Amino acid sequence: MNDKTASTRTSVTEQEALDFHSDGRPGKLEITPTKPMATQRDLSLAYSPGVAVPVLAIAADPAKAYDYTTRGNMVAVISNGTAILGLGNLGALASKPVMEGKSVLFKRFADVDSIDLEVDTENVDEFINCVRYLGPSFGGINLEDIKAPECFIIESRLRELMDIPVFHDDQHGTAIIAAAGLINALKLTGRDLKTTKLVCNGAGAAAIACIELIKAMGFAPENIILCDTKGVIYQGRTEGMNQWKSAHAAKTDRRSLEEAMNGADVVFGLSQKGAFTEEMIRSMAPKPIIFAMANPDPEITPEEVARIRDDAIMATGRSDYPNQVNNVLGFPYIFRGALDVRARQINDAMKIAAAQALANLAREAVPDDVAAAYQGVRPRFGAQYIIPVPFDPRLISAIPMAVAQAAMESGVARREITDIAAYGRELAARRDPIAATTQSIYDRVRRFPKRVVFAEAEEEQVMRAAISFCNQELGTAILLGRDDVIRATAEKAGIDLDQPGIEIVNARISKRTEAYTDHLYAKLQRQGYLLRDVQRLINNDRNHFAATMVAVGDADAMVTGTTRNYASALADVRRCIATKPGHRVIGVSLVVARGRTIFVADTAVHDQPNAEDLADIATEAARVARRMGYEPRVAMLAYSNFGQSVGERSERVREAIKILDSRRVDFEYDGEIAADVALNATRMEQYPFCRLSGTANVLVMPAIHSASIATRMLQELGGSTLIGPLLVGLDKSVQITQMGAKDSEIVNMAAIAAYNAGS
Ligand SMILES: NC(=O)C1=CN([C@@H]2O[C@H](COP(=O)(O)OP(=O)(O)OC[C@H]3O[C@@H](n4cnc5c(N)ncnc54)[C@H](OP(=O)(O)O)[C@@H]3O)[C@@H](O)[C@H]2O)C=CC1
Ligand SMILES: CC(=O)C(=O)O
Ligand SMILES: [Mg+2]
Repeated sequence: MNDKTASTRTSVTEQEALDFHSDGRPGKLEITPTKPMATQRDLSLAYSPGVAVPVLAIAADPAKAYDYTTRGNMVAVISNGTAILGLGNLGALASKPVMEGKSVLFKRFADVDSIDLEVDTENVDEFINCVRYLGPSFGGINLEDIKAPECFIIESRLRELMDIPVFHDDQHGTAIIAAAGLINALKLTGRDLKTTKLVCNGAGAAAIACIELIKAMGFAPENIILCDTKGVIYQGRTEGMNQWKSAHAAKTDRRSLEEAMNGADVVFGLSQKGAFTEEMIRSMAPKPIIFAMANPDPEITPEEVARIRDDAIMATGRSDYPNQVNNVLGFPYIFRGALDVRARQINDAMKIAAAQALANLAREAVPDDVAAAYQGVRPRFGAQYIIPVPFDPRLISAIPMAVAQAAMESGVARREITDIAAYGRELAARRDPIAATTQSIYDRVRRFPKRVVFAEAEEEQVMRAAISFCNQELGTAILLGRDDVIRATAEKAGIDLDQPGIEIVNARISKRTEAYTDHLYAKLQRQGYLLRDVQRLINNDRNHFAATMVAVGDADAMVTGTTRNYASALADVRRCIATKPGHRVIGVSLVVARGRTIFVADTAVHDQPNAEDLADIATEAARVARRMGYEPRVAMLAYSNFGQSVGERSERVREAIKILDSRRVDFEYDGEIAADVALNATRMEQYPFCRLSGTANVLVMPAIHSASIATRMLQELGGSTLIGPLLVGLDKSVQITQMGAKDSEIVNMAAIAAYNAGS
């Protein structure tokens, strides 16, 4: 295996994948309490004696477990590692990264709490016995990466034994998504479900479930051929058979996959990397539908198919190609809907409802607030868009609603949702748009790649960031520094710089030095700088060289800051690049915590802003929020609320409100207001006259020290993720990282810099 996780796309290296998992706290999950645990009283309530009260309540009425414990929102992801993705049987322990990943996706996409459990046995009875007694802990069981045929026995026995949904994701999750994609691909190619000929390569967990679901939806059984490692599963075959394969054995004289695919309309790959050859694809019917769903590498890549056919609809299980047919589109939302009605099981009606909802979504026009999740372009139903992307913010409402409705109609719900529209709004509130936003930043940059100069390229982490920037196809990375030093450091660190998209520029011997000096001298000559001062800046200081490079258009954007403190890096940059007309240069930090994303400004530039500055900061920060897909609700923060204090600091904020009033700005704002009131709906109710229509998502801080202290405390003590400060308002695109930033932080900043450089 080379140092990439895929032969065709090179989005992440093996080292990046390992670093990602080991960085900070190893793994991808932690458990945090939801109740305060600070005082003797808290302890008495959470534990003995208080805890006895819910114990007795649940003993008297088991349904109360949903009110007093995590059960109703908690799913276990359980595997024995016998079919880890398409990697095979690598054991329970090796499956843990995938299972942690599934748990994280549950949380990220559908706000379902989840824990991974790896059960170290291949014995079916032992496995069942282990899981069946865990029922009281969970609202649902998501079985994962358990190989066929054992998975069929395990799932069906557990379904009988447990009164909560038991769902083998590789079977039903995959089947639901593949069925949704198939419905749309058939529609696009004008085919009828009843006459279409389909070959499925793979006859394991995913394949059997896919075939069963599409048959249940009306696909003609005689038009389906299933293949496995021994070739076609035909009636009468004895080798490598089991009862689940036999149930789908075809009456055919075709024997090999090659023969089966000849003339087929549709092929599903649920087998292994590289199982389809170009010849097989060439022999398919016109407008073939090819779902190569093996992970992490498909049976055939879209590039290989494109080389030989221009009439195919192509899908894979991967996120870095169009049409990702992957169960990530299903399991978080299906469980969300099932949990919300306390379903006893996930039945066929719920699965078909989920597939239909997913298929319908791809056919709907994409509204503005959704377009951001789609690579900066509004996708139109067609060969490149048969299924929504996992970041589509509509999924969290559409799929659980359909699933919950179907559960209620089919009689497996233990709780009725009477106001389904209100339920839809509740679901929408669970989504955290930051994921879609950051994804859309990356996707947009991929569509309009940029030349980004990395000003401190002699540093190892900067080089790594630059390589990652190129590998992710975000553009060209210009490494600024001494060629020999960069190469020596790279060699020592085992970094290969000889790859497309990497360019090294040595300021000392650059042919552009004179042009940059002239440019900067013209800008600075009336600010007390002599020509020789400017020559020194350009020759000796990489920030000045890089910023001028961007100023004259030799690069689109710049990233710096790892080796110098923020203020001095900013001063360097501002010497070379002017403020954008009509704007104010400020720093905006994004705090992501507990599913909320809050913009905080100004975290970088204005030390003690006056009222006019605060009004400008509010306007600039509102622009940033809007650009990232949020409708701004700006709170002008102070330590008091609406005139409670007569102090100068609060007075200044009140004055800023008056300035915004006089400017008739096009966003919501109010103040002066304290942070707890701005962020807490109940506290805000004490001020019914407050003009904000909901809790604030943009906080304008009264001064830089409060901004800096608050954001850093949140990061360190509150477990928040802090992005930024993002530098905005400059005429050219520059981002400054925190000193000592890691490669992942630098590459994020480079992506944001490239994004801000426009299309
Ligand atoms: N995109 C998605 O959402 C999902 C994709 N998958 C992918 O589907 C694949 C199978 O997973 P799963 O069903 O869980 O695993 P199983 O172990 O249950 O089944 C694997 C099946 O693939 C067959 N197979 C393996 N290699 C070949 C080959 N070269 N040619 C033909 N058949 C082959 C096996 O044949 P035999 O019976 O002869 O051993 C077996 O029937 C994996 O690559 C997995 O990543 C799975 C779930 C979701
Ligand atoms: C996606 C998935 O679950 C698999 O490939 O196994
Ligand atoms: Mg799986």
